[in-house]
Amino acid sequence: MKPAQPARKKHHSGKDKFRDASPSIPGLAARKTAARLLGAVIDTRTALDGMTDNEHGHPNYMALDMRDRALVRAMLGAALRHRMTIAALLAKRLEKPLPANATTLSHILHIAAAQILFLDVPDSAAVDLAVTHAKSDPRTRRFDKLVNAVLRALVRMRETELEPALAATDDAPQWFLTRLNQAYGKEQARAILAAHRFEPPIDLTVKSDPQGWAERLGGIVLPTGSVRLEKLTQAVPELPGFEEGEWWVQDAAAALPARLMGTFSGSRVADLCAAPGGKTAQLVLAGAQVTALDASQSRLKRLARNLERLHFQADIIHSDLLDFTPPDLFDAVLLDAPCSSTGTIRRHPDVAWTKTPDDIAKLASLQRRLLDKAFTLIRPGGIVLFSNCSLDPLEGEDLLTAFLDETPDAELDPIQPQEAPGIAPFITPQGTLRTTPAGLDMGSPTLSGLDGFYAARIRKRG
Ligand SMILES: C[S@@+](CC[C@H](N)C(=O)[O-])C[C@H]1O[C@@H](n2cnc3c(N)ncnc32)[C@H](O)[C@@H]1O
Repeated sequence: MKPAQPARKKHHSGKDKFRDASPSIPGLAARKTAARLLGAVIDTRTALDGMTDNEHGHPNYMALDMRDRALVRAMLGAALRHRMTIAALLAKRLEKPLPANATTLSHILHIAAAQILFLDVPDSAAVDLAVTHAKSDPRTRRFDKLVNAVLRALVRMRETELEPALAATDDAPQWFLTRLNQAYGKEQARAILAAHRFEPPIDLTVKSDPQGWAERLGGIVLPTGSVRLEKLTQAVPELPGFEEGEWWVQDAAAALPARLMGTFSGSRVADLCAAPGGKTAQLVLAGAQVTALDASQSRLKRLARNLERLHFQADIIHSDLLDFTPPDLFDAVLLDAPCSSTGTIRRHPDVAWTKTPDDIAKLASLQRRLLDKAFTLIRPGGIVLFSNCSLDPLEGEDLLTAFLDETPDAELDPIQPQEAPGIAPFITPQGTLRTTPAGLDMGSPTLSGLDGFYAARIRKRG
């Protein structure tokens, strides 16, 4: 089956919808920055989040105005989401492959191709600025004619060759494709990769009245109870209800693990990898007395700000979980462990390019140590809810199996379909929870999907 396709570039005769910031050649600084950051992702596996942070981002990014920053993010998003398709189409127009050390040239071509094929940017701007960029850099100067010829050919072939190329290409690096195929089978792996081609919608967890908030914000209520907005028409803090603390942004899948802990009346619950606090907020809302712990001071500051806006209270503790010794045992703990984040590739399309199988193995081993520690913090009869946003069984299914095999007083507490609305499709035969971006079909690709998450509820025998 042909995968659903992302929105295609519209024919464009008007002005670039992104205002140009460079005083000398408008738009050039944004293109140069995008090519540079693409190089950092591909060549040195640098995560995009940090480089495009509005307070501490890459200096070239920080030098741009907000509209050019948005353009840079859009170019990078399209270039990474469709990297293999772009590479396949460029290869068709190159007489021979680029030499392996021509990385700068490759990044210039990829950023221009992303604009030509997927963004609402005039073709002439994309091509001319790429040629000017190539000419301005001693490493690429001699390739200016090649850049011009290849990109103009790409413009001409777009109508006929883009759709077939998308259908024929898996937009993922080989290591990731191999692991997805192994874990989910080819058909499901392709569906996941197809979902990765779309920017995800925005999901909100509301304190109450999801239907009312969906109507006010122009969204829909998902079967799981989250409110979904197809896209943002204004910045999140300007939306009704944000300032009043009526809701918080949280992917529909990320909202599921805390719901599997049930409701509490004053139970002592710890959120052991808590920041920035989406799940802490859910636990407070469910009536728990919450201890929120995290090893990152800066992320805890965000958690504190988020809880304050929501008018929620929790005991906030800055500590490495492995060093944490509470005075009393908890009734329940949530361990939303640090992971490879391969379940969030829709919103972080750099992840498949910055992570390696080695990273996954290392993170799985850290998670196991954190889970062992978390299990020591609960009373007999208490529960550990283990979750993460990885698609990889090494960080989920395999880790749980080994933990249960090696921990005699631990038993799986199987999740039941009636425990929370909308979860039935995600419950595995074993009684754990597994979501992938290919799940939650809401009728159109831009309204569908959810992050990849794994969750298991483990009980300490009493
Ligand atoms: C996936 S994020 C948690 C997201 C959070 N649960 C939420 O829903 O908003 C993982 C968190 O684990 C924290 N972390 C990583 N290693 C840790 C450790 N050894 N001890 C405590 N926290 C740790 C990170 O700082 C990060 O905030």
